[in-house]
Amino acid sequence: MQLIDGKKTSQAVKLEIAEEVKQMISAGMKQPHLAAVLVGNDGGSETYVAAKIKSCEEVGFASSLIRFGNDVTEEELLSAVKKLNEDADVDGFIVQLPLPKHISEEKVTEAIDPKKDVDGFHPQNLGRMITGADAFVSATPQGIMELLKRYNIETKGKHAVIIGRSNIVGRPMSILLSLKGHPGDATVTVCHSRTANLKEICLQADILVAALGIPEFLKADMVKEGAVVIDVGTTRVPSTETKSGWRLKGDVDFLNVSPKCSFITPVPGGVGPMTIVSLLLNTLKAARQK
Ligand SMILES: Nc1nc2c(c(=O)[nH]1)N[C@@H](CN(C=O)c1ccc(C(=O)N[C@@H](CCC(=O)O)C(=O)O)cc1)CN2
Repeated sequence: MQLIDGKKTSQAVKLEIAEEVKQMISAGMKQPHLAAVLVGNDGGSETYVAAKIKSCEEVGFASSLIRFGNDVTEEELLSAVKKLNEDADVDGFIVQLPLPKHISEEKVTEAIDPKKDVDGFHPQNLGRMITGADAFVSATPQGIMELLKRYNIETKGKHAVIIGRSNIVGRPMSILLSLKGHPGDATVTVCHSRTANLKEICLQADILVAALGIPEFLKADMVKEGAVVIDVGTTRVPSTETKSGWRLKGDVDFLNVSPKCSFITPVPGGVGPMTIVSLLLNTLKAARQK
């Protein structure tokens, strides 16, 4: 079994980005600028946005953070999005999800200028990605594709099973793996909460992507010997063993599944760090396109 080290890979990608930024600046271009909108004080969202801002500093990007309380109205948030769309200094921006229940994530996502949508969540980017056209691809699926590429994992002709059909991970992941090229050319099955015979389908998978958000859902008896397992889950579960009172759990029962795998991503240190570098790559692309 080989561990897919997302932390190490993300460091390598960050060095590549930092080098590109230096070249852009010496060619007279301005620093790429990523803005993040954070609503409320959800612990996970705070952590992820802080990590995004810190990563911007590491690679030489400018960054800005726009914060709102949980009581922000949809109108106020849409107006902030409009301002960012019009701000010539901002190359790309994200609105951290999830948003409070009284705000429509769909409306907010659709209000973002697709050219600045470095999360790749806008329907225009999703649509372009489906056709294989140039688009901003959402960060987590893009990060997984980068891991498959850098670890030389064969996907052509393989059966990939994705558990989860979210717009930000499961669905785009299924498209990317089925597109022509490497990594791609896979035969893909998307499973979800209504799938019958889930275990039997998982047992046929050469590549298994668990992205359903249920800690340790994927058990050893659902995994074929030699499969590649990608764990997208990052659920905070209560723990008496940590100072914070919680620990991170993936969607895979890592202890029992890993001995059966050819490759597996850990949690933490697998897909998560690649999500952040993919966002940086999209921001670099947005800055270049401008
Ligand atoms: N606007 C967005 N919102 C959300 C996205 C997104 O891509 N754009 N994805 C997730 C959260 N997310 C990024 O925002 C994210 C999740 C996990 C990690 C990560 O690095 N995880 C680490 C562990 C970090 C920890 O200790 O908690 C790991 O897995 O090693 C980064 C980003 C939902 N919202």
